[in-house]
Amino acid sequence: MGSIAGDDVGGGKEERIFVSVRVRPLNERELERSDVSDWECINADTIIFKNSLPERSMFPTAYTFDRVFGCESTTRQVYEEGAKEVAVSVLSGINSSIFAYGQTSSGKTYTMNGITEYTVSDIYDYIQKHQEREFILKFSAMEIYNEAVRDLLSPDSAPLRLLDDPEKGTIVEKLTEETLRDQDHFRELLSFCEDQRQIGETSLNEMSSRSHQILRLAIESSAREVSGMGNLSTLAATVNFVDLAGSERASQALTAGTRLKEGCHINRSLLTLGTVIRKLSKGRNGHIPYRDSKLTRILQSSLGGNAKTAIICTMSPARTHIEQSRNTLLFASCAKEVVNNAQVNVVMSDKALVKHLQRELARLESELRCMVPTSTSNPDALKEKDAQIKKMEKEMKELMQQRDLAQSRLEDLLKALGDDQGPRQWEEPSHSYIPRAPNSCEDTFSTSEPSQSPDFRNTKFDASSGTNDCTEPHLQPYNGKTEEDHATPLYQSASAPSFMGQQEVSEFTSHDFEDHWKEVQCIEMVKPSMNIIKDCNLLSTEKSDSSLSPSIDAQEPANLKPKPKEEKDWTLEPSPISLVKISSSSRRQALARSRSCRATMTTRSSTWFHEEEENVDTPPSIFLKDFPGRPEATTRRHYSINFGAELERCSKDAELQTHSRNGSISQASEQSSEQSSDDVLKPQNIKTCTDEGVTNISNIVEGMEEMAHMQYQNRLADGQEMENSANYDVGFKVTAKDVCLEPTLGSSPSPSRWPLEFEKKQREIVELWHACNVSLIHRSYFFLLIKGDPTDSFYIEVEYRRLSFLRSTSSEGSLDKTTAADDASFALSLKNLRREREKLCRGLNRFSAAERDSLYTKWGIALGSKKRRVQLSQRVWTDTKDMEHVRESAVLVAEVFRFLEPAQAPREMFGLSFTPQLTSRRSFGWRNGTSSFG
Ligand SMILES: Nc1ncnc2c1ncn2[C@@H]1O[C@H](COP(=O)(O)OP(=O)(O)OP(=O)(O)O)[C@@H](O)[C@H]1O
Repeated sequence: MGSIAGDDVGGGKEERIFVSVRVRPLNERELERSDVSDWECINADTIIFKNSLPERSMFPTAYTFDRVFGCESTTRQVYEEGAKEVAVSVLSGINSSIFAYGQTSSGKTYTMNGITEYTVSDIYDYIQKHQEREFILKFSAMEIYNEAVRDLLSPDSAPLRLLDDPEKGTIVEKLTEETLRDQDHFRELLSFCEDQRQIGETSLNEMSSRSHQILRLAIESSAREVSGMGNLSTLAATVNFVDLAGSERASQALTAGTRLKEGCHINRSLLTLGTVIRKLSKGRNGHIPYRDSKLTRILQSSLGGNAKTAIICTMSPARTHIEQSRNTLLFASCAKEVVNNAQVNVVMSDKALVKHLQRELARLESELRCMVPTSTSNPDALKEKDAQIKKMEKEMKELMQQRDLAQSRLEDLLKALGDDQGPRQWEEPSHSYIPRAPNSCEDTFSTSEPSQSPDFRNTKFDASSGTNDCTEPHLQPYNGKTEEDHATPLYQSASAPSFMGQQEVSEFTSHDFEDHWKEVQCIEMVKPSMNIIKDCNLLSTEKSDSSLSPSIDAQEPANLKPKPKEEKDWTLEPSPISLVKISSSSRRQALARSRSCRATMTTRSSTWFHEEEENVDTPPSIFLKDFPGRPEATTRRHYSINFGAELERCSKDAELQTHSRNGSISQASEQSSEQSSDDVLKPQNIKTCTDEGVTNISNIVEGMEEMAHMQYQNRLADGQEMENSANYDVGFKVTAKDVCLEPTLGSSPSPSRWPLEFEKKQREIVELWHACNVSLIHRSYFFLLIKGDPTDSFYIEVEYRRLSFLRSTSSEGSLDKTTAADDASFALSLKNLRREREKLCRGLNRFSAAERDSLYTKWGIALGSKKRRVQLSQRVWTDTKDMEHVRESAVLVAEVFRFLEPAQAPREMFGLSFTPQLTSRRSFGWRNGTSSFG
């Protein structure tokens, strides 16, 4: 205490109410009745009760406060040490209040008058010393008498209302507020207030103040000149000088009548004040009853709120007032525990706000002027940023496309998952996945070239000497007619052999289809069907070296005339028989070879794409244009690929799985174990399998191999390889590029673009499948297996090129009309496709009636219509635009023909090895790694 706050704006911190006690001297009345003083201020902050009467021993004798003033202390001293710091904080924008609390005639008014005068005097001194700031002082005065608020600056004694303001708190409505001109003006007003205050005589005080008086001085200060942001603010605060009415009990004041009523009201406000102080002394927990009295309501901010507060408790030292003095000290003890949180009140006036906004606007305009030259002074930087923006926009667009694609796929997967888990369990394969190695049956397709293997074809039919007793449910599902089958006599006939050449096609009738199919079945039954499993397994597990050793020729049909080694090696590639072995090998060695192949493809893929940019001619065009000596049969084989053979193989699979479910698998195993590899490779087995035709996968591999070979021949023709022929003797690694299998994408698809490329290529492949009458099984298998993994790019590219080649050659043939064989081959593929749909129709019998009904509904086939199975079989794989239709078709075909789980199938089945070994200039074979076919 003792110094006026400077320019530094303080506040915002918690501090306790400053409590001091002032003991007045004994007055004349007290001296007249020989009253004694029992209180003594032993130091600046402690007051003790000197009397040691036994009945007073239970009370404390010492009280400590922030400051105690004895009877010798002057009001100036009380002000300086007990009120000044709080009072003048109003100059710093901090609200403050000075209370005088005590019983009547204890000296409250005497003390508060002095405090008020000194404060105002100091305030004006401060103003005088700080001419740089502009101060506005406004004075108001009120009293609370009988719980009514009166304006002491107004002669009208009408009570004033209290209002709640959201910003200012409780305000007194219509309270007069005088702006002080100077200190004399203040004194005049103060004098006026004294005249207005309710005064009455009590037994203790002839001039007793019968009300609570509040003198309020509001001070606003702001800098006279705007020199900075800090000076734009206006500090606004008020200081209250509160002279409370006497705190004594009415009875003790010996009052009656009017005085008694006053006492009740006075005590009400004082009682509330005591309650508020007591509650606040224990913390701000719970409800603080400010609103219980006008006094506490008006002075709420000074009691535990945004204000500094000092309470001067006055007391008489007389022994006769011991009770009131103790009560005063108890009140003071509670008050000193109350914590306020005074803050600096900064108000921005409209004028100051306008100035501030103008200044801020000028600053922003200045920054803008600085920024514009900076951004335009460096066009290169702008261009660079534009390029970055475009690049990022492009990347963002790609990412969004990928996101959309992924989302679409996710929806498809979810839909498929939902389908699988729902009542449509018919979509799920009813058998577990049995890894099935390619069997010899699949290898016979390529032997169907009549011009190349007439003997073999004859051998095949010679073997059809068995009976047709050996029916198998899946192969001959037409055991009983259903309503759906009334008009399907065609389905009773079996498939036409897929190995037929063009001449046979022209002669083949539907009856022949059935007959030949039965022949095939009988051939199979000559050796129990389990032998086929054994054949397949043995073939699949055989080492390629042994299976492809030259001795295999000895196991081929006897009518396949052995050839000289050199001749045999040469014919390994172009002759149908040789291709059978190659194809078989390519599948049998799927894992071993494909891994190496895959690794090669994977690591070289980008290189291929890159090199493709430099290679203008795509492989097919090069091949067609430059390859001079391609055998016609080989050419024909390209576009007469018999995909229908897969149907037979799958039918066999179904048969095998049926046996497996019937427990026959153990028998098969036993028989298999009893079989030697020689048995497996007996001619009749090969014949039987030859009847089955080659798989689509083998076709793929075969096609690629042919392309590779022809590319090689092309090089030979160009003499490019002649000089390096010696290298071929030791093994020549033909890369994908060597066989012109670079993707035709034109450029290496970036990982980010691959999903889009895949989808585009997939759609094109679907179109090509349709245009080329590709087997439904092949389509389904490929579609379900190749799902867009980046490593699938090779398979996608191979398939696309193969199909493109097929379509282009077919188109050429039809346009030139040079060969009737072209038309016949096309007709054959169409017929095979039709036969495949017939098989599919019969295969639908594997479903229960309810499942079929569900299928019909799903495929939009009226349940009441006829030939529903026919309708369904004719409907699948017909819409090449709707990928959902394509997917559903693939799933249905896979289910009917009981594919192995595509997801678990090795993708390498669509791969091939580009490892030919040229044993001589005239012959070369394909090898997997170090395994030679030659
Ligand atoms: N410290 C003091 N020194 C000398 N005289 C004092 C002192 N305090 C009070 N007095 C005298 O005591 C008398 C009563 O004082 P005062 O009116 O201030 O008491 P009060 O507490 O305001 O009483 P009430 O509540 O009845 O108004 C006055 O005549 C005053 O001059």
